[in-house]
Amino acid sequence: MKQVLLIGFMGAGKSTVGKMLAKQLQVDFVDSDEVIVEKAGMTIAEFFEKNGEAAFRQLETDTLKELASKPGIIATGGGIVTGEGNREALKQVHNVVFLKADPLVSLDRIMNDEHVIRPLVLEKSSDEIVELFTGRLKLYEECADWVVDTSVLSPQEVCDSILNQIVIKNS
Ligand SMILES: Nc1ncnc2c1ncn2[C@@H]1O[C@H](COP(=O)(O)OP(=O)(O)OP(=O)(O)O)[C@@H](O)[C@H]1O
Ligand SMILES: O=C(O)C1=C[C@@H](O)[C@@H](O)[C@H](O)C1
Ligand SMILES: [Mg+2]
Repeated sequence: MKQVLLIGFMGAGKSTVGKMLAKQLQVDFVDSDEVIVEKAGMTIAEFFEKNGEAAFRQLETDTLKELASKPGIIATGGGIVTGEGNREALKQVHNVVFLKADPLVSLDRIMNDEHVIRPLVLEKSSDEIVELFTGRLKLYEECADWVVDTSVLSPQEVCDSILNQIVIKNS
């Protein structure tokens, strides 16, 4: 197993599970959102406020290009699949895991996460969040090699599910 790349909606657990998985496998972990924060020298919410979403998507695409061939565990941002070129790049990567969660479960997790402000969630109703998720669902599915539904699993259980799948794939 050279790399595992995690995709999925905000709050699905990509960053949380990615870190755990890397620790358990003793491989490198990189989170495209964190790389963007470092490059931009500001939080994602500040970046959206200052430069808008289109500029964020460009930076995200550039970052994916840099990270896609990196060995280890890669967590992506929730909107990575919205770019057609990004989807083409993701299809070249082995072991793309779609962490899927019920959008209302995701919303609940996001609301209880005081560490990160997600600009696309601010001022959106729960119906609008469900709509955003529904619009993206087929894009995540299109890019994924396999899916783990995280709605009722703990982060450790999600991690174990991915580890089991890696063992199956490599046997
Ligand atoms: N399986 C889970 N069960 C319960 N809570 C979870 C689970 N996975 C993640 N969380 C919690 O949900 C919040 C968001 O998780 P995380 O940041 O990992 O999501 P993400 O998929 O990386 O989202 P984003 O796309 O915004 O980066 C965190 O507070 C995290 O602790
Ligand atoms: O779903 C999205 O579009 C986003 C998800 C986050 O990971 C960040 O990349 C940013 O807040 C946008
Ligand atoms: Mg994340």
